[in-house]
Amino acid sequence: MNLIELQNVSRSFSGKKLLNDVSFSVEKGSITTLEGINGSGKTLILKAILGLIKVSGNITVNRKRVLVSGRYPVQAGVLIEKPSLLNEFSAFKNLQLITDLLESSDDDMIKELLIQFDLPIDKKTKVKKFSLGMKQKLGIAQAMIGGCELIVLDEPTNALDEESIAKLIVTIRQMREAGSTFIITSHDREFIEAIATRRIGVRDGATYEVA
Ligand SMILES: Nc1ncnc2c1ncn2[C@@H]1O[C@H](COP(=O)(O)OP(=O)(O)OP(=O)(O)O)[C@@H](O)[C@H]1O
Repeated sequence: MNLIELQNVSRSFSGKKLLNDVSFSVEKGSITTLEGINGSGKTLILKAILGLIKVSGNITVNRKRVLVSGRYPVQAGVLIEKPSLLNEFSAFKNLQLITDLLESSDDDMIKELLIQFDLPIDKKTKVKKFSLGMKQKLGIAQAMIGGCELIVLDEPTNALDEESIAKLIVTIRQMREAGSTFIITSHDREFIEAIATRRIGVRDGATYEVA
């Protein structure tokens, strides 16, 4: 069963086709990866799927049409470009703000995820003291904490060391087992090969299947 369907999705800017007739579907419970060179259109596809930009064509999530002005059809955990963190708060508090919003407050789950990503679990260390990689891991944790039906990660391995990438792979697999569907962009071939259940290539705003 498909969670997401894109049909003939296009977007132009100043006469240039940034997305060119993109059609593919994302199966429920899959880990779909998007790969391609800088500027090929990977992030725009994620933004289109999330209803963050206007496109022509049709996008449905859970069989409901995605509209920029509408309510998003499912709960989604998202990391696109840079993580949005509150620097004056701890990692714990940053995650708690999200679970409160999702009405799924579970402090044990927050602790578990922080431990899994080797991040401080205390409520005193402020995020402003974190390294780049620690901030990136907290951004990923923000997208994952609610165990949402859809989890979208844009270049999650950026700034991560090998050990952190290995832990990320384990966490993604666990969450997939628990029912989440993932769409992930990455330049990291080893990472893609380790996690993808389906690989989609992006070139000049168009998509193709990667064998
Ligand atoms: N808001 C915008 N207005 C105009 N052009 C845009 C906008 N956002 C992105 N683009 C252009 O669309 C193209 C695709 O951008 P996108 O961010 O999707 O690339 P990407 O594949 O994610 O690249 P990277 O690997 O560098 O993250 C690029 O040529 C970019 O300059």
